[in-house]
Amino acid sequence: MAKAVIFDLDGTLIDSAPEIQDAVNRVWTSRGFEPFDLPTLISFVGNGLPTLVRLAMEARDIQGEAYRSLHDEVLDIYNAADGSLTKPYEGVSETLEDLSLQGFRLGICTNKPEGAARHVLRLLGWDDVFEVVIGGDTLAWRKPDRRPLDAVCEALGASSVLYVGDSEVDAETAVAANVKFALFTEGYRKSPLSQIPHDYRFSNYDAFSKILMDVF
Ligand SMILES: O=C(O)COP(=O)(O)O
Ligand SMILES: [Mg+2]
Repeated sequence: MAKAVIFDLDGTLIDSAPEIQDAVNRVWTSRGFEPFDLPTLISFVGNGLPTLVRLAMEARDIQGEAYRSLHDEVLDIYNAADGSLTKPYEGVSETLEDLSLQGFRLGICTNKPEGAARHVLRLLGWDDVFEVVIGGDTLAWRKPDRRPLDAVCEALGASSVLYVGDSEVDAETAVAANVKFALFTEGYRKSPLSQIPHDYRFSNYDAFSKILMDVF
C-alpha cells in the first residue's frame, strides 16, 4: 500500500483568486453589476463554484432565476482562462518534484469544478504530476463531505495519507475522513488558526519536508 499526499488546489498550491475575480467581475460588469474587490471575492471561495455564484449574487441583490446563466458564463471563462492571473505559491513546484522523486502518490481533492482544475493543472505543466483529480462537481458530494477525499485515497490505493489544504472546509473534510491534515496558512482561510483543526501547519513550502518526515 502506498504513501500519498493529497492537495487542495485554490489557496493551497496556487494563488488563483485573481483569476476567479476576473471571471466573476467580467460576468457581473457585463450585466451592469458592480465588480468585487479581491478580499470580498476571496470571502466567497471555498465551497465550490455554485456557492461562490450564489454568494456573489446575494452581495449584489440579484434574484435566483439568473443563477444558471451566471454560473455557466463564469465557468466558461474559467475553462478558457490563460492562467496569467494564477501563480503557484513559492516552493510548490520544487515540493511536487521532490514528492514525485520520493515515490509518493499524489492527488488533488478540490471544490473547483474538475474541468477548470484540470485546465489550470495543464497550464502549469502539472497534468502528469497528479494521478487522481476530484473536483467539486466530480461526485454528487463536495467537501466538507468526506466522500471526495475518501475517493482520492481509494483511487491512489493509499494506506498512509496526508491532506494539505488552506481552509476551514479542508480541515473539516480531513477530520471527517480521519486523515492527517496540514494547513497552509497563507491561502484563503477566514478564521484564526486556533479555530481550524490541524495536525500541522506551515506558511512556506520550505517547511514542508519537515512535516513529511514526521507523518511518514
Ligand atoms: O472552488 C472553490 O471554492 C475552492 O477550491 P479549493 O477547494 O481548491 O480551495
Ligand atoms: Mg482551498
